[in-house]
Amino acid sequence: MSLKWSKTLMLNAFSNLPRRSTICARALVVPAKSTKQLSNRQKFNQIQPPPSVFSKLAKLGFGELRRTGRYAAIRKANLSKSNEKNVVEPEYKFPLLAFFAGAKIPSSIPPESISEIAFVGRSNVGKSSLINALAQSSTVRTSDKPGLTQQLNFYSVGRLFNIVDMPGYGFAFVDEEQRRQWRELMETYMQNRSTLKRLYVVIDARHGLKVADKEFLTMLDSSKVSFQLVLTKCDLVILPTLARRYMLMLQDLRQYKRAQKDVFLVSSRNNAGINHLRKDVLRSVGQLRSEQYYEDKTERQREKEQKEKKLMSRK
Ligand SMILES: Nc1nc2c(ncn2[C@@H]2O[C@H](COP(=O)(O)OP(=O)(O)OP(=O)(O)O)[C@@H](O)[C@H]2O)c(=O)[nH]1
Ligand SMILES: [Mg+2]
Repeated sequence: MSLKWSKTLMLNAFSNLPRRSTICARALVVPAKSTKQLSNRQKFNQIQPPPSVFSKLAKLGFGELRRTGRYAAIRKANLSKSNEKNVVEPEYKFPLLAFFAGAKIPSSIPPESISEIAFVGRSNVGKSSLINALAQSSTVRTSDKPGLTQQLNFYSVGRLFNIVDMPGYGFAFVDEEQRRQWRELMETYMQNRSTLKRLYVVIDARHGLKVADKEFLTMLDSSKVSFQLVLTKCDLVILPTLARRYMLMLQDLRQYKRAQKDVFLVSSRNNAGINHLRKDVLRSVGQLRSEQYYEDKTERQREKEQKEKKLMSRK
């Protein structure tokens, strides 16, 4: 298909946007007839994310669509003023992160104690950076070379709960024996840890689900381990591509029984979406108070600020 033709298709697609659309994976499916001879990239470019997806991305802090006529309908629908970044950050702040154990073999995994969450994903996808972003720390070591984290690293979060950083899967850079050992270590941990409250599978937003990811998710499904997908490095993807990637992930998720139904979108670089994920972590480990608490508190804070302003203006 020529570039010109695909552009025309997109134009038509956006001008016919539904008025009120939900984030539904089915919305992305282009009729079978038209997709017959299309490459994967062409199919991807034909995905038509509804305005609600762009609105969600804007709220998370990934920016808004450029002011061109093509996206007029989407901008019009994107009326929401609220922004995820406006949520009172200190409420969800994690206590200090401290490393307390590392396990290279199953027998050195520390005994179960308080609730835990764990991060897993392909090598170099950004697991360790994500933990640092969540905890606003630089405790966890990161690298631009794959394969830095080579054991299960246990971090205590103010003794409220633990975070576990795992080695990457895919393991193209290590030998077969090492690969087998890491797989055994990770599977033993994930399948037997009763204190593991949430397993976050981290995916690079530039690539989406790769073969190694699909194999890993299938293994989780057959081992009856629930998981939550997180798309990271979202700052490296332009907005329309990110919206399409999100839609495609929602569709892919439908084949896994143990997957949580939504996907988190984050960037450890600019912190977009991090607060949203922080809330999910706190909720999973039973450390998040009711929504009411935060709403009331925000309201009280606003009133206090207004009173202070009034007092200042009188002076
Ligand atoms: N732009 C951008 N870069 C990121 C982001 N997250 C991580 N990176 C970079 O990606 C590289 C890998 O990050 P790590 O956090 O070490 O990745 P990892 O998944 O822990 O890697 P292994 O421990 O080797 O499995 C580093 O150079 C990070 O700076 C992100 O959200 N945006
Ligand atoms: Mg790492």
